[in-house]
Amino acid sequence: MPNRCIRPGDNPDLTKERETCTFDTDELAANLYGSRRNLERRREISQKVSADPDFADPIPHEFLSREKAVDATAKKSKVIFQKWKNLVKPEEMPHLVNEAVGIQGFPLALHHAMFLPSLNSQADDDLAAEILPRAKAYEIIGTYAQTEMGHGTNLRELETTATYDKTTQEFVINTPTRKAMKWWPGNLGKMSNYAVVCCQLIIDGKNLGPHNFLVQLRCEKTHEPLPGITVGDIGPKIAYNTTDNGFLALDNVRIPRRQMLMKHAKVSPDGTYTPPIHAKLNYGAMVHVRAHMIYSHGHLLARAAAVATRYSAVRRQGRIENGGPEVQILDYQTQQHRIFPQIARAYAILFAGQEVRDQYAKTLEGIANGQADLLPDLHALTSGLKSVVTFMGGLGIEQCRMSCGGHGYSDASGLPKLYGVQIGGCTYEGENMVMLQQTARYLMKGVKWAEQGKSLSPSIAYLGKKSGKSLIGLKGGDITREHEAILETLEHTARRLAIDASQLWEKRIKGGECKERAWNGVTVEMNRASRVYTRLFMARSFHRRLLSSPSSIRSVLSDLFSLYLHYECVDMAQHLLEDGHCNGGQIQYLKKRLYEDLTTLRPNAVSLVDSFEISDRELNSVLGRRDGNVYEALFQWAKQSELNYTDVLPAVKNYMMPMMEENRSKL
Ligand SMILES: CCCCCCCCCC/C=C\CCC/C=C/C(=O)SCCNC(=O)CCNC(=O)[C@H](O)C(C)(C)COP(=O)(O)OP(=O)(O)OC[C@H]1O[C@@H](n2cnc3c(N)ncnc32)[C@H](O)[C@@H]1OP(=O)(O)O
Ligand SMILES: Cc1cc2nc3c(=O)[nH]c(=O)nc-3n(C[C@H](O)[C@H](O)[C@H](O)COP(=O)(O)OP(=O)(O)OC[C@H]3O[C@@H](n4cnc5c(N)ncnc54)[C@H](O)[C@@H]3O)c2cc1C
Repeated sequence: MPNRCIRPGDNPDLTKERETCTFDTDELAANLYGSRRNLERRREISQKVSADPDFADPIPHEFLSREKAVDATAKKSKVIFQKWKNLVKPEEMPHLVNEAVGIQGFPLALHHAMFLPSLNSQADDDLAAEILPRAKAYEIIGTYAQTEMGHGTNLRELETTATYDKTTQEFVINTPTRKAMKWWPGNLGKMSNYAVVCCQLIIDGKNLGPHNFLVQLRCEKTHEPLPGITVGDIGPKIAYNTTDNGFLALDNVRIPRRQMLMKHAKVSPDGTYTPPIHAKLNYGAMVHVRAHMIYSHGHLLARAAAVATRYSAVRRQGRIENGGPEVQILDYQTQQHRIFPQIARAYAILFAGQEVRDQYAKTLEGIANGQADLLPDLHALTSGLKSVVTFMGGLGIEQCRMSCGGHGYSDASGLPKLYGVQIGGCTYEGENMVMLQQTARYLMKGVKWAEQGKSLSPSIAYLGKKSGKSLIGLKGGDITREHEAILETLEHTARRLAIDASQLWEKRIKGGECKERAWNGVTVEMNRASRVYTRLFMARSFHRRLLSSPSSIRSVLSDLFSLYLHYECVDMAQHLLEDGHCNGGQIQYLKKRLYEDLTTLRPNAVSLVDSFEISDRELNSVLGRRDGNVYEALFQWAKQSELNYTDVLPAVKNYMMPMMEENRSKL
């Protein structure tokens, strides 16, 4: 079957891998990206970016100082948002940005990820009409400033205030303490001249909770901070170092009343407050990012899996049989066990990410028509997915890094940077442990609704079903039936964990604890229930994708799905065994099936990552390059290190040579 990545001059091991492919890599890629046309556009954009001299990198970013890297990123961003702006559709922008500037952030990241979405969904018509055209035309750059030095998670305790002054019809925005400084917002430090700032709304001395306000931070002509504004960069981080995450203090800065984002909650000129149709509509920008980050995190894991798989096909080290040739490290079972589940999980996350984006769009439509009834389900799902996917992705990328041995530790592999970027997601948009509790709150309601026989939304319909005995390993050789048996077992486990957590909580309450303290005593179990609910959703979403896939890729997707299910079940074996739903024999069966899956997938491993359709430029990895010619490329990469600009470094001349000389003269 055709693997379209084969080219003359490629590493012969990689070519051989591609020749064993049993499916059409373009078919799978087209399915992943939605259509043939989308796939072609993706390629077109990759090719055009590579050919555009404005995007050329004289030396890789890895060798630049932070300031120079920020500079290079800003320069390319200007090209994207001027020259390229009308050449791509909005949905193609993330790919263009990844290709052209990479993954460590760029001056307009938060403008797109949160500033525009906040204004779109929360500004009233007047403010939107004034500011949105300017923001969309990049006349101004904005960000989303919510987190403070002292509070990020607990929004109710943010300290920045917006106090309404009826006499002037203005809000007075103030940072009352050092720890009330906004701290962390991306692109706040140096790039943005506006921000949506989250403040406690105070009217007549009454605190009405966190609300969003549009605040100008810098002069539009000089870009100097406006009076009353202290703003800057918070310094280097694990990753995202081309992003100017910033700090901000506001000293009684006055803004007109209409700069409150008043589509949902409103303050009239006389100070009358009208609440929104749903209390948490002010939190909409966070739901927006959570709904979109699932897919982009799937892509980060896909890149790591592509690097590790291709490199493992060209790296030869050690022998499996005495006297045999040195083998490709991809032939080691441990290597396959490290990497193949990451390929499967990357596909699973990408599929789930696409579903949740659609669900988000439907929820927004409802809100626009005055109905927020889909929001609780979406909030629970995005909170769970955000947490599970970022954690899974981080572990997966780290597995991929270690699977590349020493070279995985080098920036040349691209993996350290991927890891740094990925794990940021465990923290931003709500720390994972906290967001899993949001999911658990919804599950606890679901458990009650199920007991009362109420109707349940599709994502928690399993809470209302009855469990039979687990049929894992008992349904014969039919793979379709095996998939169903495993999904039913996962449903049982997700239901059982939610009910157990609910009972533990109730027991503590009956024992005399208040609801909240009792909750804190069962949060580990609550979060477990949330994770399994989320992992069930991911498995179901993968299954839906398999069932709707064309016959040309059904077989390889089915193999991948089998591996996915077997791996997830073995990983969650404790939960499957805990209540006796599965027995030890069934876990052994799942392990046996998993090892068989590794062998089944082996001939298609390289082709499965080729179907992620990530260009060399986007992958930015010497180890993961499509042609597999890694050794020469590694040497060429290292030669660019600034330490190699001279043969004898000043550091050696000034300190090491004199030290050696002094020591020699003592002899
Ligand atoms: C050109 C295009 C290119 C585009 C490219 C873009 C590239 C972008 C790359 C960007 C990369 C990185 C960007 C990183 C950006 C990061 C940004 C941030 O981190 S912003 C700050 C995020 N902060 C948080 O997430 C804070 C977390 N905390 C909270 O959300 C809340 O405090 C919470 C939810 C934990 C608690 O809130 P609160 O105390 O107010 O509520 P309760 O817990 O009491 O809940 C009451 C009730 O409300 C429900 N609820 C809560 N939140 C929501 C919500 N958002 N929506 C709906 N419902 C919500 C909750 O479940 C309860 O329900 P109940 O029925 O009563 O149980
Ligand atoms: C890369 C990056 C980009 C960011 N970008 C932005 C941005 O653009 N705009 C913005 O406003 N913010 C941004 N942030 C900030 C980010 O949203 C917060 O850091 C995040 O929400 C976590 O809040 P925190 O820092 O207060 O953590 P904390 O809440 O202090 O967490 C510390 C520990 O306490 C635990 N904890 C806290 N509360 C609870 C609880 N109720 N139950 C159990 N455990 C709890 C957490 O689980 C964690 O283990 C960014 C952060 C990062 C890392």
